[in-house]
Amino acid sequence: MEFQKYHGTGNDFILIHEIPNNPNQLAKSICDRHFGIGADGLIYASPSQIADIKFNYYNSDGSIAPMCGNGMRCFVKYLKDNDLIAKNEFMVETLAGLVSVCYNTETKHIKIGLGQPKFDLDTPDVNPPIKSLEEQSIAYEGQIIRFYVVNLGTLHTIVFVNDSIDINQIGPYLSSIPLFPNLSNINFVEIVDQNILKVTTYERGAGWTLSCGTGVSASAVVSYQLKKTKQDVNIIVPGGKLKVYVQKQVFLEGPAVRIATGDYEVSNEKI
Ligand SMILES: N[C@H](CCC[C@H](N)C(=O)O)C(=O)O
Repeated sequence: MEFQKYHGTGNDFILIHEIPNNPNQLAKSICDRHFGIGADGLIYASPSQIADIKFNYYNSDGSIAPMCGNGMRCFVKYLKDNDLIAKNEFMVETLAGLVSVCYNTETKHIKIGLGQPKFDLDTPDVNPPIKSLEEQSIAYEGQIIRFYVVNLGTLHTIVFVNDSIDINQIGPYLSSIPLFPNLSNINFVEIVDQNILKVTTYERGAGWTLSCGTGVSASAVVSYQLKKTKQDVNIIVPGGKLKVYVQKQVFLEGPAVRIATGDYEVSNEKI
């Protein structure tokens, strides 16, 4: 099976040209970093009735996700690299709704429109429902962890960090508390100044990643809403730098790089 591997600020993905019969299983095997090629997720295109093309995303644990910001940038670069679409601005169908994309031929950066954040969360993903952007808290190891919850493409939890918390323990714990029956992506945010955030993310379905596109965008939205930052912010992640514009809708802009092209031996099961 032909594949191409991309990364967006260190969040890496396998892109395949065909529509797999069992995407959940394929994602688990092809994304395995020892028995497979290795990546945070699997992406493939399919036809759309409502947009130019449809974006399909699966985490490395095989779970499906409605949207992936870094993955969307890599998807656009893949489409352009392989001459699968002529336009540089087009619409993409996702399970989270329509996403506008714009490929800059000069900088090779991609800007995507993530729509508006949802703070009224009465969905199967949040129980009991959260009705607005209000501080949540939970006790953990004698500490109180304070956080906010927002849906921007997918479900995100925002924790403003200080020196006293150990994010390595708290990330996995907070991701799977009863409030999140289907887990949550956990973003640990450091406010550098009104224009710069540092974000580290523990992702549902992938664990710690070097970057989370919808996560940094959700972090920028909550920081702006809480008057901690301006509308347009630079975000430093372990895998690089991204830009988020909090306008009527939220835009994420950044690079996407093809790492490799190859052939995956599908028959290789774990021996
Ligand atoms: N793990 C996420 C999907 C990938 C999000 C992230 N890689 C991004 O760039 O937005 C979820 O299951 O909701």
